[in-house]
Amino acid sequence: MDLSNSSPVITDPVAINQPLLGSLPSNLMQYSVMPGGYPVPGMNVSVNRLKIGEAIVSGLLDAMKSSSPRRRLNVAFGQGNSPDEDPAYSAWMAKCPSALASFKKIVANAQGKKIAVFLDYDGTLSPIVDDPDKAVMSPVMRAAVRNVAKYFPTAIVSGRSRNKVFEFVKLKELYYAGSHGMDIMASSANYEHNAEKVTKSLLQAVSGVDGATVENNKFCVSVHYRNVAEKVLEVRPVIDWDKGKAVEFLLQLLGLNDSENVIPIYIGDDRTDEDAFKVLRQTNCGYGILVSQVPKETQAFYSLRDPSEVMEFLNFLVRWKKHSM
Ligand SMILES: O=P(O)(O)OC[C@H]1O[C@H](O[C@H]2O[C@H](CO)[C@@H](O)[C@H](O)[C@H]2O)[C@H](O)[C@@H](O)[C@@H]1O
Repeated sequence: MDLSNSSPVITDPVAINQPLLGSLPSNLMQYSVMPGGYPVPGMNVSVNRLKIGEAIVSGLLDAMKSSSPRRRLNVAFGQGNSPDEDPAYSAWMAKCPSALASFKKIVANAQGKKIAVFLDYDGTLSPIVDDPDKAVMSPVMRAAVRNVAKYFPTAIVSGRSRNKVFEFVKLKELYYAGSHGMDIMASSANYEHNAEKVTKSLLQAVSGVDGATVENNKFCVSVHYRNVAEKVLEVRPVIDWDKGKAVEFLLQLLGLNDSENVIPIYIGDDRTDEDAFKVLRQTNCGYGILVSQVPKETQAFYSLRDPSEVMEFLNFLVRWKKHSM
């Protein structure tokens, strides 16, 4: 589903744990369920449409099967071949090296800078399993993410609903962007802290303007210039939205949009994560790390093979940070 033209708006910026950004526009929710149980956009009752629908469903299923990581693993490496023995894999690793093997280089570039960590959920923090409701995160992975969040601002950016991904991760100290980043939440403590920072800098900015006042509304900050002109300035995102935009938004929200001094690291495994990799590559800021066991066209700079390597990388980051403090 291409959501690139969607425009969520702020619906309820006040309540704690409610979306800062709103939900999917209704025109993107027009799905009906085909006989057989597959949801297909715009397909329903007439016979011709049914046949077209079946063809599309079958095409989608073929496409899904052929792009399945499991199938690609078999196709790419054949039986009994390990990835390391495969020339295509070696060529890919030269283009998109292991983030573990390149760890020293990554942290050397991060010296004196602030690292921000962005983590996709499925396939990154939890292994891909058949039943989406069983894609649980292991306790050791949760501990690794908890530790990372002690030292670096850390966000989960998932295609799942924000509530659902929170149910899996269960760490209140993180930031969460659900529905591919269209639904963003941070703990109230984080918001309050950042709202305070924003309030402070806005107060400085308007200090020379007679009649202008700044109001900290906890989740947003208003600049009142009623006594300067007859309005309140309210700024909110107009959204052409994807995970890349979500990362940019979170960096800004956290006051980490200083590309000279901040290194965002985004780890993800699927096509939707490419939007985030692309943003980091295009802004020449930070690193995208693709989780994949097979060669893939990617905008990421580095790769990790699976969630266990992701965990190792997160543990490396924590160890490095502790030693460099
Ligand atoms: O952005 P993500 O956190 O990676 O979420 C993307 C989708 O992940 C889930 O589906 C995938 O993982 C399932 C559990 O391992 C697996 O059964 C499914 O085949 C994968 O596509 C989730 O169910 C989706 O809602 C997310 O959009």
